[in-house]
Amino acid sequence: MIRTFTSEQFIETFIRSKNKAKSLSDDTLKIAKQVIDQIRLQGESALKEYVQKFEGYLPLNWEVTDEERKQAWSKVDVETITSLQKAADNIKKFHSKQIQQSKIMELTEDIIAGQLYRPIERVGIYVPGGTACYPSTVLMNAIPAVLAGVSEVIMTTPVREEDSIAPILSVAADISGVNKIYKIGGIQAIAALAYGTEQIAPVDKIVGPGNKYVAAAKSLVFGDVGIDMIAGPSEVAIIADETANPKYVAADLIAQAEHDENARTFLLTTSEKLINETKIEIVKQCEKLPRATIAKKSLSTQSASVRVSKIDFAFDLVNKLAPEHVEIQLENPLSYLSKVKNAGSIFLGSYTPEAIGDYFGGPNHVLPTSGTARFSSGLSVDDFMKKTTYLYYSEKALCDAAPHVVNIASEEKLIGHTRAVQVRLGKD
Ligand SMILES: NC(=O)c1ccc[n+]([C@@H]2O[C@H](COP(=O)([O-])OP(=O)(O)OC[C@H]3O[C@@H](n4cnc5c(N)ncnc54)[C@H](O)[C@@H]3O)[C@@H](O)[C@H]2O)c1
Ligand SMILES: N[C@H](CO)Cc1c[nH]c[nH+]1
Ligand SMILES: [Zn+2]
Repeated sequence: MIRTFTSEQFIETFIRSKNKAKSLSDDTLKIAKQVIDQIRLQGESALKEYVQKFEGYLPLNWEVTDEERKQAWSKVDVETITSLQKAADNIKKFHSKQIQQSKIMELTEDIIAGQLYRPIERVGIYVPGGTACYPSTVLMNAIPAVLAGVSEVIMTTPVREEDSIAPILSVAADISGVNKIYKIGGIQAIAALAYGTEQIAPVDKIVGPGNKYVAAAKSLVFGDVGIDMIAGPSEVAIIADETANPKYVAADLIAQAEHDENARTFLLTTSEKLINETKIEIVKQCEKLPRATIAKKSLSTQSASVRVSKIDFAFDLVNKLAPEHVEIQLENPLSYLSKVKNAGSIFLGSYTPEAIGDYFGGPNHVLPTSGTARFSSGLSVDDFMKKTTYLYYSEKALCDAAPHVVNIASEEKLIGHTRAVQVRLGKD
């Protein structure tokens, strides 16, 4: 059962100690490094060995064929396909507003500066496929990549025993515009995407969530390829007062808790009554929950309710926590928006459960966790773009700037730099 903490206990238990803890264990990193090193050195043969070892099964081909992709459509019911298409439309609409244009600035008659905004060429998208199947994650990762203009969007997800992937993942990939799908999961997938093998061409960036092995592998290949973030367990913090409905609050805490035993869910409220009624509701709602064991573990070990004397104190706690999701279940929720300084995504009012954002609303569901919303943001079109600046100086402009460049370069004792300017002005 969710436990009640004082504000101080909450800060100590969920903020200070979390900041001190290392997010990835040495053991997990060691396993990931070993697999990556072998695949990097030996390519295909090591990839096959590790897929067999960790999945207990080797697919006939890495890539899902066009025929398999076509057949997948007949294996998913029409209503679900329609829902995926509607969700994809919303996600496209939202993310298309994020697209930025290249900029050119004529700073003076003799100086032009600018910034080119261009897509990354090849992107790998990891879609988890261990304990659950996430078509929504396909949409959330692939749609912004396609909108950015990425030339090749390559999705990878663990193979299932019948040499296939879940048909709904293939359909979601088609809806989103994914070019290739590989049946590879875990560390092996990240290594193959990062360094390539005889059959798999390497990518420039890898995005997408996954378990601790996937996260460890992404952290190790970072630098050789780009990554989006290291996502930790899911989180929600609900700010509510006595006007909130305990049924809704309980349902939203459970929705997040059912993801993972380590998911973190918090209720921050001015109302003792809401805490008590939410606890009763949680017990009731868990009775009919297929993933009750996971949810109960998360709710009893990683979660908290906190009673604050003023609602502003709840916002202070949220800003210290910087959670993945914040729900504001207060009257006039929009008026509180500016109080949230650190969060991945905010859900306003009693009729905006986080679940609407997970699947359908439009904003991305791949969000910073574990306090990283203090300095980072959810996945967006920008994650698939590079910015390259450029500069043009005429001879006159260089002549005007030369004394300043020479002054600074001389202080840095980089005489080669001063010469690079002076030689053009006949002063060398
Ligand atoms: N933040 C988000 O947007 C979001 C969305 C969907 C899922 N998720 C999270 O992604 C995670 C998915 O995890 P999952 O396990 O279901 O799928 P996964 O695909 O991330 O991991 C499965 C793979 O892990 C590897 N593996 C398993 N045990 C191993 C071991 N002992 N040693 C080495 N490799 C091993 C296997 O290769 C397997 O294919 C969950 O934590 C879920 O909450 C997050
Ligand atoms: N809530 C998850 C991110 O924390 C995303 C998700 C996918 N499917 C359902 N939920
Ligand atoms: Zn979710």
